[in-house]
Amino acid sequence: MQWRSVFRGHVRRLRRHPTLVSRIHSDASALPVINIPRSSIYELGSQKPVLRDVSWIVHPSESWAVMSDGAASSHLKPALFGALTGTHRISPPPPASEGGLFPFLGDADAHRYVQMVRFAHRGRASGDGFYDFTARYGAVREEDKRTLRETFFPDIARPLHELAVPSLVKPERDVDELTAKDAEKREKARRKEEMFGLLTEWLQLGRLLDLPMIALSNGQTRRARIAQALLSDPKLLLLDEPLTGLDHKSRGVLVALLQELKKQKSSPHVIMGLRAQDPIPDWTTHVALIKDGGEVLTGRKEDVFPSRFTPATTQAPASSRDTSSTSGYRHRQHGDALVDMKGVTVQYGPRKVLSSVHWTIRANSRWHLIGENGAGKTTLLALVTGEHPQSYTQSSNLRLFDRERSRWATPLLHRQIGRVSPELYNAFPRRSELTVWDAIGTGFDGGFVPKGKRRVGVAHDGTSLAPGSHEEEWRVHRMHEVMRALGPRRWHAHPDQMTDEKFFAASFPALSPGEQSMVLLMRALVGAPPLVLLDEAWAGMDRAMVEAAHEYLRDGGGGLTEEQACVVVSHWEEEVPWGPEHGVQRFRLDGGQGEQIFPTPK
Ligand SMILES: Nc1ncnc2c1ncn2[C@@H]1O[C@H](COP(=O)(O)OP(=O)(O)OP(=O)(O)O)[C@@H](O)[C@H]1O
Repeated sequence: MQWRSVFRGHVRRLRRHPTLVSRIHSDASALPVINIPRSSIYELGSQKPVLRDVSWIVHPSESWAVMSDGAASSHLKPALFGALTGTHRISPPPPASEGGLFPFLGDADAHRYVQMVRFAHRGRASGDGFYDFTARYGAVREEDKRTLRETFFPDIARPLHELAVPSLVKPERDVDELTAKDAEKREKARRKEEMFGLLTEWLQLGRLLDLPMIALSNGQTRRARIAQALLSDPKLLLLDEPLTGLDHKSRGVLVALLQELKKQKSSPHVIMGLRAQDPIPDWTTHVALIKDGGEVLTGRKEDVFPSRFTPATTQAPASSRDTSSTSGYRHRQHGDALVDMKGVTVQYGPRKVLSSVHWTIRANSRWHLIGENGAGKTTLLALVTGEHPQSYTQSSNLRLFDRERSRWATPLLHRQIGRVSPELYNAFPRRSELTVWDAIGTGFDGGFVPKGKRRVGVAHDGTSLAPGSHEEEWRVHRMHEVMRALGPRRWHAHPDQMTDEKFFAASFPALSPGEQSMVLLMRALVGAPPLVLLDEAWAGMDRAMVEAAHEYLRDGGGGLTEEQACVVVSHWEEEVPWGPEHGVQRFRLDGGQGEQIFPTPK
């Protein structure tokens, strides 16, 4: 595998590093990392347990993953992590006589040494209103100028200022003590710098350090957060879904890095949260599997998943579908060009992110857009949605729905495009009164504010829809149609309790991340727009949700029609709804260049 050679050198360097090896805590404490002998877990202030009779003891030599089994149980994974981070109550509490919840910490402060980093969504939005996620494409505003280095690593790579000149009036013993403390501090800073160097090299952050944070791609930001978390020197690091949004190579590098740290018995002890459909790294020894209903199975992975651990399924992520093969390829009859790029370029100063890209997206085409983190996929799609200011300067090279880009008012363009992206997920308003119906209904206008008496938007010219008009009835019909295909009856653990009507009335911000993703997918599809752009649409979704979405997006699933084109961006082959048998095509961005790599059938 290609990434193996990337990190082989890093592994050698890590092993050669005496300072890093020396910072590694000895295995002297064979005390458990986590000790929950048998307790239930509650939301704070609630008397009803979320998780029942949890027995979870983690020993230092083990590597654990936390997974949820079904649709509703994705709600429950945060509860298990919450028990460790103090957002949930454990009752009865782990006995103090056994060292409490984290026996290996002894008297050390759990708030300081137990850290949680979630990756399912970036959560950049502040407050409950909409924030402008397109800011990163334009001139960077003063408040967004903070670089990655300033934001995440402010105290590293700064000169060490402390002077080793003790005061002459100090008694000798104090001087010795001061010097020893000083030396310790310097040694700590030096080790942190070394670790910083290794992590930035390993996670390929070096050339990003002085870019504004806002300019980083999703995957780049996630890699930076992992480095930041490791550098903050926790003793127990909880990484929830760290592989989501990382490209294939970065996933391999991260899994190898964590394995290497584990082998070195280096701090911190890492526990990963994985989605049910994620591959389990080879070196994971144990799994806490959360079942619908709140039961938690804990044990060796082979015991928890007896059928899953055949040799073939323990391998690193592999494509379930061989898209390089043309056998069984279906030739789709494509329609008119909806998007026609003839040499589009995007440049920030001297830095060319896209360099003369040619790509035509026709009606009835199904695309998988690929490229490493930072390759320019989001940027390319922002040209298509008109959100990238450089889409204007590229207007003569960029025809959208048969007009030059500059001849489209951006809000009108948005009515032609249904889309989902991590940026949109984070930016979507989350006022408590916003219902699921409201959120989906904004899809007809492509906006973010519910409009119209029946909350299914307004007419194309901005006027209200005539009550009972064909258009209004069609929109209401579509609301129910997408809900039938993609709503709770398809993925909820208790569909009898969560009916479509109940779900429509639910508060959007109160939903789990996976449910919110599902609602935003419905929003993208409800208006049956000619072009559908699904950028990492499945983040946070359970297997049942992903399956329902895939079925809908395939021919015959009742979702996409021959008039529509759809582009999926995902780093996971398994997440693409179509295989060659459905006539999927691939477009790859690499080094600013675009190429169609799936063979066009003769
Ligand atoms: N204002 C800017 N100045 C310099 N570089 C920028 C700026 N904005 C974006 N970039 C760079 O453009 C590149 C493309 O980013 P983009 O978000 O399109 O990548 P991506 O392919 O979607 O990545 P990912 O898979 O991680 O989501 C990145 O390397 C990013 O750092």
